[in-house]
Amino acid sequence: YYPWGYDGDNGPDHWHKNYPIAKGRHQSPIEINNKEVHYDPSLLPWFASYDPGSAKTILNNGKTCRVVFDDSFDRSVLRGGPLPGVFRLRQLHFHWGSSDDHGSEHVVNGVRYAGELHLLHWNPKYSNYLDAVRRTDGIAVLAIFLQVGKTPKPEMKRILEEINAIKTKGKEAPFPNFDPSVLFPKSHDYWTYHGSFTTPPCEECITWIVLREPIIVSSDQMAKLRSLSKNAENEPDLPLVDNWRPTQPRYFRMVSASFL
Ligand SMILES: CCN[C@H]1CN(CCOCC)S(=O)(=O)c2sc(S(N)(=O)=O)cc21
Ligand SMILES: [Zn+2]
Repeated sequence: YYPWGYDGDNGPDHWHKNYPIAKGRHQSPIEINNKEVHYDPSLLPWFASYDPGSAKTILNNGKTCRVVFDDSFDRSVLRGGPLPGVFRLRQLHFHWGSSDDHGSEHVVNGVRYAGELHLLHWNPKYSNYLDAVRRTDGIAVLAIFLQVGKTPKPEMKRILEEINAIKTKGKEAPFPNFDPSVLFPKSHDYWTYHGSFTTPPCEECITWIVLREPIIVSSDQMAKLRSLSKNAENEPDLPLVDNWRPTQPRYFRMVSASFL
């Protein structure tokens, strides 16, 4: 088992040695630049229908803070937009920096945000999630930028209050009754393109839906995320920060916009 990471000799430039697809032609994240984006008037609006009862636990896996949902049936789903049907919500997680001026994975017209929230969904036309991961239309990730500002979104508090219970790698806590759509920004405008996981195994199975409007978080809330540790309880403290992959070449991919 190859312990990939984000720094030094197990960082993003080395992932390809154990995950060759990391040097593929459909990798994520990417730079989204207005002059290269193509407005597609045929793109439909997307809709999330999430059941708060499907939220189960929140955990620190040493790489991010993740909330896991019951995806044993079409209980919490994302549909519309570029998607060919309903996709089941499986988990959400975050990427963030060591300071407020960077931390997002996608970069918009040169702008890096303080962080990025990913909601991962899989296509139930495949028998299970692991099968979906091997298909080009298997996974859909809704990405929402975190921007530091004065009037933070109160709904972020619920997640950040749990951080104290999952300080170190492997810690997990119950996280019942949560509908992540409370975190969504007002506008549903999005960019969409075909890409990959931004971490190993870097499979190119993701329809990315990147929201144009960031959600506002406070600097204290970002500091809360940075208070997580990537080590286990009885190991020396290693801050869990900068868990973002640099942008990858776009090659011949079209980035479509749902808005003019
Ligand atoms: C830390 C490992 N992160 C991975 C783990 N999984 C993928 C592997 O699945 C089993 C084959 S995942 O589906 O949970 C997932 S989604 C994203 S991202 N940043 O692209 O939204 C990364 C990852
Ligand atoms: Zn992610």
